[in-house]
Amino acid sequence: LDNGLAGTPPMGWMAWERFRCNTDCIDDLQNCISEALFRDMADRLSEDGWRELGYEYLIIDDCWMLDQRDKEGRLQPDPSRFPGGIAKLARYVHDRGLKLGIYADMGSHTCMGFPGTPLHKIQIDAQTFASWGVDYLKFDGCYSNPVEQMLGYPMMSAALNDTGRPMVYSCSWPAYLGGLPPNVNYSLLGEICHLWRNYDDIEDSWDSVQDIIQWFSDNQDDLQPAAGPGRWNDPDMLIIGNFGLSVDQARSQMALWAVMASPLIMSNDLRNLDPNMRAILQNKVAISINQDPMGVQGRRLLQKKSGIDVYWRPLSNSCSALVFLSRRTDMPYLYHTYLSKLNYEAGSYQVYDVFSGSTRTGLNSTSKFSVSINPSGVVMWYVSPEEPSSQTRSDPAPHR
Ligand SMILES: OC[C@@H]1[C@H](O)[C@H](O)[C@@H](O)CN1C(=S)Nc1ccc(F)cc1
Repeated sequence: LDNGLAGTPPMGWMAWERFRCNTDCIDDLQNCISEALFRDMADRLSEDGWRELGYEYLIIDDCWMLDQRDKEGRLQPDPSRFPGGIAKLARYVHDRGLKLGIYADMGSHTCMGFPGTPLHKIQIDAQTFASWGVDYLKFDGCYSNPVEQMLGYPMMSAALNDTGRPMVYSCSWPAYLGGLPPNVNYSLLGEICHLWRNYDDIEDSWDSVQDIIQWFSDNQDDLQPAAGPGRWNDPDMLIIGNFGLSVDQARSQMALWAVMASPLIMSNDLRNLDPNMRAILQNKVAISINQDPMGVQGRRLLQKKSGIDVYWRPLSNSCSALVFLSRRTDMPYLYHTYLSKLNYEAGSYQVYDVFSGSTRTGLNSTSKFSVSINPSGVVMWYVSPEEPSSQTRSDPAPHR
């Protein structure tokens, strides 16, 4: 959606994967969906360097609402869990240089059974969110049918625009239609939404991350061309820092989300983050690859029988990102190749290893190299040509 927002993939934090629909603020005050939780995360984002790295959207997910609309027919937060109301929380967030996101559902109810936004409530809900100072809407698709969705998602886009408040619009629509053409029209999506969920919900496991990577790669011919500034595929939240991933697997999610130009929306407890996991999420080169201004989504180049997959993303200034991913589960694998085998133009290159921080200069496109990749891990390179670059390009022609 070209309204000046989300020129690069949105970055931030979202409650759902880590905190789910925990509404028990009596016995679990630290982890229940409440204004206190979001104030805590706003404090962490603004005090621990996250905002400066680009993590700016703090996004409320399902389960924030009271189970009834108010007497004017407006959605309202649960008053025991959000006693100050959403507008006050938005001010708290804005005062810390951050932006606030909220969740609603195109349908009779949200996925967890709270009040939904049926077609005749789209206008009033958009106005309510704008009046609260909300900057981002995640619009889910539970409890609606394809016809209502076909009407509702464009209607909400227009309603948000009519408020006059710029808001990022995240659509779950394609995920409810199987994510692929002909049921999904990606050029229409690109006109009405800034980002969209294409596939199943992420869970806190390497299996889930691998399944998502597999689906996005197997379907890249349909998905990759759909992405660009203001229009992003959304493979779901970063689960780095929770319980299901090793450090290698966490690097793999960060590397693949960087190459796929995915939103970098964490769902974890920023109040209690393992330093190795924080280092991965705050890796400046991985973030800059993800946020490259050209906004060209990367692709899987190769799938080796050895279980090594190679991904490539064109970047500004004739640079590129290369990711070697090991789907093996047994042991580190020594992968031998050379850049012209990966479709690089003849010449010499500088290579920066994103997670080790080491640099290698003068790598000629015909000189063999080996990389050792840990099981379910990655090696990620930022590659820059050493001689002055020619035109930047992102087609299948040889890369720079
Ligand atoms: O309730 C909200 C929750 C999160 O927002 C996810 O990101 C959305 O994709 C939807 N969602 C959930 S749990 N959806 C859902 C997941 C599985 C299921 F059997 C029925 C509904």
